[in-house]
Amino acid sequence: MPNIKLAVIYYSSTGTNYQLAQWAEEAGKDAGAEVKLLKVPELAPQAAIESNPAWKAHVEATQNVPEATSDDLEWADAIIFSVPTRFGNVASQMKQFLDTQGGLWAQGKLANKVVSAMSSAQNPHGGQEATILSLYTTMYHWGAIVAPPGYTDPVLFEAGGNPYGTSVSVDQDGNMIENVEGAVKHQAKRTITVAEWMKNGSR
Ligand SMILES: Cc1cc2nc3c(=O)[nH]c(=O)nc-3n(C[C@H](O)[C@H](O)[C@H](O)COP(=O)(O)O)c2cc1C
Repeated sequence: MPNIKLAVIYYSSTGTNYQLAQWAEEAGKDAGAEVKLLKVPELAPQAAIESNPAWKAHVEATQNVPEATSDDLEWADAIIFSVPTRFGNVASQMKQFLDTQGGLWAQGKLANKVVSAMSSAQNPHGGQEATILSLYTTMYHWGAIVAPPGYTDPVLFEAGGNPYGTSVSVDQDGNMIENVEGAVKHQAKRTITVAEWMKNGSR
């Protein structure tokens, strides 16, 4: 069984997607993968960050998390993205990261990566599905293999039942409303399994 290299790449202002990413990291390691947990670079002005105590605290708490680079994408067999919904779409910090991968794309180095995505929003129907699907559009252009959770495990039904990727809503204080830990872990394990199929199958 080849050792799968998993990059869990997230953006988070107030910690929700960091937590989702950490659960994916944990499940990836439990499944025997080599895992990197990486954040995309922050783009917001310092003044905006400082105007929100939760955002400022999160930036400080995660200052030692390494930033994702093109080399990490090239390294990875599988990639799990986690990103908050911004007006029903991918947060610009993640979009900027994706949009700076033209060099790798042109060399064909993003093709056949096994990918899966997660999201959060304030409202239960605040755009999580649209955000995940929007991110997957970029994946199709990469020639990546999208590995959605679908309804491949009963845990999905306990976590809001989003077949595109685990998603969660947060209350005014930033606490997650649904319990999605099991769904995240299932999604991470499944992503690694599909990556193993890809790696074995291409030998
Ligand atoms: C500019 C902006 C736009 C947002 N748009 C939406 C939205 O369309 N729907 C929604 O339910 N929540 C929206 N939110 C709330 C975020 O999705 C929520 O704070 C985020 O998912 C929390 O994730 P994080 O803790 O990882 O940053 C928005 C927040 C910001 C700052």
